[in-house]
Amino acid sequence: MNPKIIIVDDEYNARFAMKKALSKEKYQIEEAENGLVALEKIPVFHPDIAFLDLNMPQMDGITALQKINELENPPLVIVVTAHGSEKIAVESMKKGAYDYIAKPYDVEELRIITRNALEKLSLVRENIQLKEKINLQDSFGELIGESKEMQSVYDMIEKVANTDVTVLITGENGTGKELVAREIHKRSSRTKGKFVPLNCASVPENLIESELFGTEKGAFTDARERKGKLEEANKGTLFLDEIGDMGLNMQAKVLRVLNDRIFERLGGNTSIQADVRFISATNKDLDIEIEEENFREDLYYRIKVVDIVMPPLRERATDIPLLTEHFLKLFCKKHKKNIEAITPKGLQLLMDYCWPGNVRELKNTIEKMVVLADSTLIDEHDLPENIVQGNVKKSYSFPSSDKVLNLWQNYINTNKVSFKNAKRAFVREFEKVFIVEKLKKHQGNITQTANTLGIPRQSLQQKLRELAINAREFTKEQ
Ligand SMILES: Nc1ncnc2c1ncn2[C@@H]1O[C@H](COP(=O)(O)OP(=O)(O)OP(=O)(O)O)[C@@H](O)[C@H]1O
Repeated sequence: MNPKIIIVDDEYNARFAMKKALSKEKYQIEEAENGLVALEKIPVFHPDIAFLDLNMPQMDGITALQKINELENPPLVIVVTAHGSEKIAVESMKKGAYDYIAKPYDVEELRIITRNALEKLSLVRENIQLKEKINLQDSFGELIGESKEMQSVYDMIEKVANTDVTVLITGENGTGKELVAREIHKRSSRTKGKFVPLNCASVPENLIESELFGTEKGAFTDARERKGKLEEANKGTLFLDEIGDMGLNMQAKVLRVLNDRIFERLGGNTSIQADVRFISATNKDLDIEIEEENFREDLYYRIKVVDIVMPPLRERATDIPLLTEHFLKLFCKKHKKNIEAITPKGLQLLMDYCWPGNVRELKNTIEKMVVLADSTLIDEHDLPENIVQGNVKKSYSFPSSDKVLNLWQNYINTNKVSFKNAKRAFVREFEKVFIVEKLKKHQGNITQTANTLGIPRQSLQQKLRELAINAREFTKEQ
């Protein structure tokens, strides 16, 4: 809808001149010859901006200004003063006017002031909407997002929370896998028990067994009696993060617990019941890991009775305004700063960026901006260089066939790369070229591309994540 403006001035010529000056833009314009008429028209016309002459008979401008601001959803008021009466203008701004313009004014100045006011208004409205949405969102705990991709994640959380099925959460780093696991636990009947995370990638292979199963005194030199994560998670949830990085030896032991629901501490022979719900997460494609014999197929089916796929942030850019607003609020509070909003241009740049580190990267970026910001509004100049630069379109360049052949020869002729890794590198290169070509052909449409490739849509999405290909870059308008 075109923006609406009301011009409140007792002089016909003044109203006419202003209307004419603004006629180049597509505004809907209403007139009022005094404050009383304006107060009748505003609740019906719902203007975005009111230009209010301060010098009017019947009701003076300052009184009219106060009464307008008492209305429900008042417009932004820009007072119009005579030259030399800037003092009154400043006074009126203290009383709630948004800005002022002095007569006679320059037409361009009038247009700029109008445009700025409208931009400010849309920002304010957008923020109100976002705040309302954030309040509505409380039901999904710390998880923010209302895109259809996140809606289906919420849907899955609700469905699995009150069952004891094992859940596998897959997705790139920073997409919120752990938050989802915590939310499932919070909503389950095990909520009184503990949520115990174990990062299988960060605990060294030789320690993971004692971490998980605990130890009996003397199990190895200096070993004390100690409960492991499995016992800690009794009647609760055990979250096996980065399970794709777990060694094969350990996988066999975890499989046994999943099957038999019993385990022993290291160095012990008493069987302990495992009353634990298992949720696992990984950023790896376990199908490939199985193919490469790095992951047990039987374990895979045990841990993924239900799988939840976390969408990368670039595929749900519509959630970025809400996430940004949420993190701004969070970090303003933490760092005692007062930042009202981010400009539309700044927000657009955030929405256009590809976010390889997903929500974690966005969160860190916003914290940094909040700490460094000097004003109450964050704009594009406050954004880190890599985000502004990152929006320069990436082009996918693949090695020429000669180069590929050379690479191939090098791989074969040197003994540095194992057969397994060389095969993997080539399969990836092949997949990348093939998939990008098909995406280009279907202008980034994932469903059509998946059909052409003869694989399910979800598998293609997983592949795109893994190969760091952004399908949006191949849409028609690019
Ligand atoms: N939807 C979301 N709403 C709010 N915050 C989120 C969301 N997703 C992720 N975050 C935040 O981003 C950070 C990373 O989230 P989390 O650790 O859950 O991701 P992850 O996928 O488990 O990452 P990794 O694979 O690296 O362990 C956390 O600080 C989390 O609070």
